[in-house]
Amino acid sequence: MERQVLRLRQAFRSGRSRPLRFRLQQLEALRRMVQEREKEILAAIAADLSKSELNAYSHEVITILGEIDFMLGNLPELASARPAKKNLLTMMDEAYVQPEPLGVVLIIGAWNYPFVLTMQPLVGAIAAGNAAIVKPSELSENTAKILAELLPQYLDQDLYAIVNGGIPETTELLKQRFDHILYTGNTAVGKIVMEAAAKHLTPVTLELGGKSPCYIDRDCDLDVACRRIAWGKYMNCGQTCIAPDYILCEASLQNQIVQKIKETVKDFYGENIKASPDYERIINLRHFKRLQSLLKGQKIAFGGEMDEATRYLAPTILTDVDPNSKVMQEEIFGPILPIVSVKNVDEAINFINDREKPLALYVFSRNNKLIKRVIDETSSGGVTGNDVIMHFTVNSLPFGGVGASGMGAYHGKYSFDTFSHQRPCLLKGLKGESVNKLRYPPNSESKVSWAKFFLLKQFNKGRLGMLLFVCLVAVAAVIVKFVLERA
Ligand SMILES: NC(=O)c1ccc[n+]([C@@H]2O[C@H](COP(=O)([O-])OP(=O)(O)OC[C@H]3O[C@@H](n4cnc5c(N)ncnc54)[C@H](O)[C@@H]3O)[C@@H](O)[C@H]2O)c1
Ligand SMILES: CCCCCCC=O
Repeated sequence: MERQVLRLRQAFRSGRSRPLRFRLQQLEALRRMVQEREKEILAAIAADLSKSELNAYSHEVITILGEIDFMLGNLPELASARPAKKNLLTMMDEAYVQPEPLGVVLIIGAWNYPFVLTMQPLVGAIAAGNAAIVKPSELSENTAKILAELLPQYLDQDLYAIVNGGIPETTELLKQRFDHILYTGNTAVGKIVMEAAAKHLTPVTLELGGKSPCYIDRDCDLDVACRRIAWGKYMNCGQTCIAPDYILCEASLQNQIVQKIKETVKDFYGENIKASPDYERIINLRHFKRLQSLLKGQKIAFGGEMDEATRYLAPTILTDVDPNSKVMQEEIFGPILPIVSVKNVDEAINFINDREKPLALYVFSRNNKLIKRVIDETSSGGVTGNDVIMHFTVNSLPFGGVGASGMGAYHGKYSFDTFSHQRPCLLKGLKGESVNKLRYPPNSESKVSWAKFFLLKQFNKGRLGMLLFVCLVAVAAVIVKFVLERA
């Protein structure tokens, strides 16, 4: 592991990953990989998640192609230096912010969207000019294997590497020194990653999970709301970090919601859900049993059927759920949708604020003011009003958590920023010492008042006087510069 990181670090030090042309060429190569090897990639995702290849394409591949296109189109601007505002003391100098790559970064992915959660950060890492090690989840082993096979065929092998393995390999990897770690997965492991990173003072982006609430207001088109919620809850069999975890609504809406979601499920997956190519399975037996245990003692208003042999768990709705029950204590990450009654929006807001800050928050209402109020009075990683999941798909929005749901963000420009250092650069000439005397010892009252004027724009002769003085200084500075340059 140590040698592998060293190899990447040496390649990074060579400066090869920095030129814009190289980054664009690597991103184009990645796009070629996705396009030319689409069938193998789709087959791997499909095998890992019991998913149709059509769904594998629309849940994962399309996102990566969109992200690469965004970077190819915007990288020249993102990577270029941005001029910075100057003060009176530096008005003759050059001040700019130059994004620079961080170095060797580590990307640790989760199994539930194994292609997106490794390749989307990689696009950002390449775009920002870094070397990168990608550690896919061992639970999505087919995707992990295909990535290890394909990436070296398309990308620079000394700069980008895949490391496969489970806890022992990741533990070993985390002992190495990286310049940034982007980890996606559960909160408990997030803490392990952060602790390991702290030993090297490595900054982290933690893309974690949590219980994402979904409030449905009385003043709402319930048909539309329930269709959208059912889509976001049951896609990938509920194994989506930003799936609506539970519904909050007034008790009187509960039965209508159950009925409408039930109808939607029939529209989406047919009478025989098990036979639908659009309905996935639970990733493994451990998670299947965990979900099974969440149903104990609950009122199942819809669904609940399961088959351990195939890890099938039907789209399920629980009603009159006690907020203290187990299903309300942990992220569900499966196709179980509890409904918890609240009296009104105030109670919903309190309910949300009494718990850890969620990764996503959803509010359905015809009343935009109410939606804005819920946003203003709560906190979450992201929000979609009158829909679910969709904020993830807009790459001009940063994607990430807050509090227990994570730290940092990525997607589009935000990925570039996450994997860059915004380096402030001030380039001065060697002339102008007469002005610089102001900051050299010995200090004096008069130097301090000049400094106040130059830096704080504080001048004690009124506004007009100050304006006049600024103009005079500017003219004087131009003259001094002209004279000094000709001297
Ligand atoms: N915020 C997001 O973008 C996002 C996306 C997907 C999933 N998630 C969250 O992730 C969770 C599901 O993922 P998971 O954690 O089951 O995925 P997982 O089991 O695939 O683990 C994630 C990664 O952590 C590594 N890992 C596991 N145990 C480790 C250990 N002890 N030390 C070091 N590394 C270790 C794994 O090898 C894997 O690469 C859910 O909470 C979900 O909400 C968040
Ligand atoms: C439509 C793709 C959603 C991906 C969400 C990633 C988190 O699990």
